[in-house]
Amino acid sequence: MISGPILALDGVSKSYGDVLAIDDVSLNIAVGEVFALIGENGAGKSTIVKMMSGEIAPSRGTIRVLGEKVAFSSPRDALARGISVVHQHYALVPDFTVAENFALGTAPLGRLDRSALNRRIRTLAASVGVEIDPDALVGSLDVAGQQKIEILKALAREPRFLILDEPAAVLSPEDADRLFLAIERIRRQGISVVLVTHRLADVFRICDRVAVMRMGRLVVEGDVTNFAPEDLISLMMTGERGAALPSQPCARAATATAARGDTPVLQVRDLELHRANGSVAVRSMSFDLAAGEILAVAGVEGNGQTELVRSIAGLERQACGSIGFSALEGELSSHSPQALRQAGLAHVPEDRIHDGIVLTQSLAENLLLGHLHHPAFVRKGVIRRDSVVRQTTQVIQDYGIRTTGPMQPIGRLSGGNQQKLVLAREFMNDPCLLLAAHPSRGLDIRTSALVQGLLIEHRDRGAAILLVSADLDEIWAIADRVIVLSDTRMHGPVPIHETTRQEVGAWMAGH
Ligand SMILES: Nc1ncnc2c1ncn2[C@@H]1O[C@H](COP(=O)(O)OP(=O)(O)OP(=O)(O)O)[C@@H](O)[C@H]1O
Repeated sequence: MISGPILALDGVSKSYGDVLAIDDVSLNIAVGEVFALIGENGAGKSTIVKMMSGEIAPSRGTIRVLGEKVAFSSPRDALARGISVVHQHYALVPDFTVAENFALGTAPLGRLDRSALNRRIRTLAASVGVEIDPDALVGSLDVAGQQKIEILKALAREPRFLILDEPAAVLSPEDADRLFLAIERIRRQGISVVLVTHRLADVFRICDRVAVMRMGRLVVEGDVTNFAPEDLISLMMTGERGAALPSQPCARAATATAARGDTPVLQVRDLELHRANGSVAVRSMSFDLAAGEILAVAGVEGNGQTELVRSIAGLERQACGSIGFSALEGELSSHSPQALRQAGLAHVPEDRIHDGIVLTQSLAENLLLGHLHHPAFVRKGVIRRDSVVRQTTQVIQDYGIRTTGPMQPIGRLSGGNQQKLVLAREFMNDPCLLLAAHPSRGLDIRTSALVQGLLIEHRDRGAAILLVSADLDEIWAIADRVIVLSDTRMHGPVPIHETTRQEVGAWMAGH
């Protein structure tokens, strides 16, 4: 029987040059508990996780596993002590089967004993109450299926301690329910779980204890039952319980003023979209998007949302059908992405790291991306550095970006703070067509509200907005109509007030 914490941080700090990312944090995590780590963007959650999992070393302080002081020099060291992580970005090979992916990194080198491997996967899956087909191709699985493989891979390493980094953010409500049942079973096996999340509902639903981080410091740690949701919001935002909080924009109230146009800004007809591996993602999709409306595309990720947005952004070509953009003559795919941008299309991409930013460049340079034709920034082919820096400083202030300044490389910012800069850049210049793929994913509550308020504002000044989101709360808060992509089919479009979350949830689940 183990007494005392399985993992303890003792006065741990982490500096990056002059930036003190973590400041003297002490935490104890007990055996078999589910522990929530929460805080606003840039609060230090990922840095704590990276220290627990051996990715980085603390600058000061001690980490103990089962009372013994450890100094991890790599994730392999942490793994040897029973610490496993499931990251937000999965490292799976789409052309391999589930079993082959599972074998990568978990099976000994040499010939694969496929039937033994399949048995092992099924046994592990059954132990946490999930189903999985070991022979399925990973490329054919949706995001929930891929997450299952990552969790099973982590469990195959027989951890004592499992860290899940925002696991529910990408899931449909039904898949999130299944994930929470699996976590409950993992806990019953005596494994401790750390859950990093921005979703307070998940904290109250599944976690025993919670730690609130703010600006690199631990604000409070305690039993979840000691807190109400408003306490945690207040602690995350101000560091105090019961503080008067800034009021959130009331998204729906603005609907009545929406300047809805008659001619569609975007006209999609009989569209067929293929995935990178050639399989059909969506068959025969048609819809119009008017000025002054937000059309939400709901659905479990991997059902064609990525291909839809990339086709409209001019980044890939549809297999069949047509897309018309009212700002330009002819078929949209006959224009370059630059021409589309200049005509008023903006794009908040789903994959920020690949399509949204250049990690090694500064915030100012990243803000400039896509605005190189703008007279405020470039005159006679010369970049007006002062003006770019001034605008970036304003954006940092408006969006509350946690950074050392406009010249800091964006790769040094937390994920949520990088996303804020992308949003600011895409909202600049008042686009007439805005493609927003998961705009508030990874953002804290305050910034999600800010982003939703901005989407409403742009809709009300007449922008046409295509909002891809797996978050039904967000869709119900701001969208006018919704379509669901599931199993190569499109359901809707239907006005939000003519449907229910149950109906949309059922479509998402493929019913
Ligand atoms: N490599 C780095 N160099 C400099 N500063 C860094 C680096 N990595 C993180 N930081 C800083 O450390 C602080 C904490 O970042 P961290 O990623 O831990 O926040 P987070 O709570 O996980 O945020 P989010 O919710 O946005 O993911 C931020 O201010 C960030 O800018």
